[in-house]
Amino acid sequence: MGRPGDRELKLPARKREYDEDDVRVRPGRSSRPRTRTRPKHEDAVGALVITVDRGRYGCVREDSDSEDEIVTAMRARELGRKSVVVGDRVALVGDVSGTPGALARIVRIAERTSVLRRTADDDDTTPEGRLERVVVANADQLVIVSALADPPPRTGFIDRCLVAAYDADVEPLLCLTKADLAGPAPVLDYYAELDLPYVLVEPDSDLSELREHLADRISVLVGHSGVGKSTLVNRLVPDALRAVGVVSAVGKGRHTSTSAVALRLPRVKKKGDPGWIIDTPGIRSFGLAHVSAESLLHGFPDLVEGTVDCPPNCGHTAADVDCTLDAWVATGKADARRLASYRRLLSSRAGELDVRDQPE
Ligand SMILES: Nc1nc2c(ncn2[C@@H]2O[C@H](COP(=O)(O)OP(=O)(O)OP(=O)(O)O)[C@@H](O)[C@H]2O)c(=O)[nH]1
Ligand SMILES: [Zn+2]
Repeated sequence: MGRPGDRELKLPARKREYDEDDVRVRPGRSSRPRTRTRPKHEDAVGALVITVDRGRYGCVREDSDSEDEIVTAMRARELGRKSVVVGDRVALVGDVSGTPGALARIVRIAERTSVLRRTADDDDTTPEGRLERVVVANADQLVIVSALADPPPRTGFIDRCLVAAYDADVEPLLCLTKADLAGPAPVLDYYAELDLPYVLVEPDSDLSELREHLADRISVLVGHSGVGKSTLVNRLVPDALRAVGVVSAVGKGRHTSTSAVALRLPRVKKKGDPGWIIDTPGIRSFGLAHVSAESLLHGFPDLVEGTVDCPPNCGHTAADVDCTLDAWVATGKADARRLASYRRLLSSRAGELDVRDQPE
């Protein structure tokens, strides 16, 4: 079994906190009693959060030898209102044994290397529901799963995911499924300017190329209903159902309220860490309200050059009459569908609230 994922799971080294033992105190100068201040929870163990379900967090210890030993934890009061999401690296105290009924406490959350926010459309009837909440932390890669047919590829969706990936500093990977039904040329042609890595998947196809992309890192899978994402997850992690079964037992009920779940990829080669995938059932796409018009452009490198002569602070929308993007496209420098997609994303952000605008 070994210890796959160990490398990924390492928490950043804890900063040494100085206490009075580090200072030579000249005796006799003060009558003030010395208090020993020690770093809190020195004995805490590092873990990766793999499920979140109604206030209960399924964690895998970084020192775990077992593939499926899940420690259930709750937040310690000292965390305040900080959210804990799938992918978070946390410090656990209390009963970290993982035996049934045991409950640990999360006392620290490591600084996140990346965050992905869900689209704020789950509940747009309340200001709270319109907030873009962080759903996944510390992902290294976003795997955008799109079918080549049945359902047809939706480049608008892929574009949105690309922008989210570039904004979060997460590497995108295009995973084109149902390659047995249609060829990838139209999609690849649309992204010709982007140098976008991709893999093709069809039933019984060899997944080793995809596994190589997934090795040694944490990848988030996102895709529309029907594109074959569940099929793919079950092929990548043949015992995913069992893993999720364990999780529901932990959550004591339905698993459907969980918005993301991390699954350890099986070890297929002797060497190296096969990595983790985070499946995101129920997450339709990622929120972009916090992304500026200029940053949105990072998902459209083929349009960037077309904006250099725009007036200062140009919003690049169709309503910005002096925007030079229209001319850029009209003269054939970029695909009109790309500009249309960029502008759809620009306008889709209107009405979404940036979670960071909200008082904590
Ligand atoms: N032809 C073909 N069909 C596939 C392929 N992958 C999956 N399917 C079929 O596509 C349908 C949808 O697959 P799912 O894996 O359920 O799709 P999903 O993306 O998980 O969709 P939801 O479960 O609705 O989220 C199923 O009938 C699969 O058998 C493929 O590579 N080629
Ligand atoms: Zn412009």
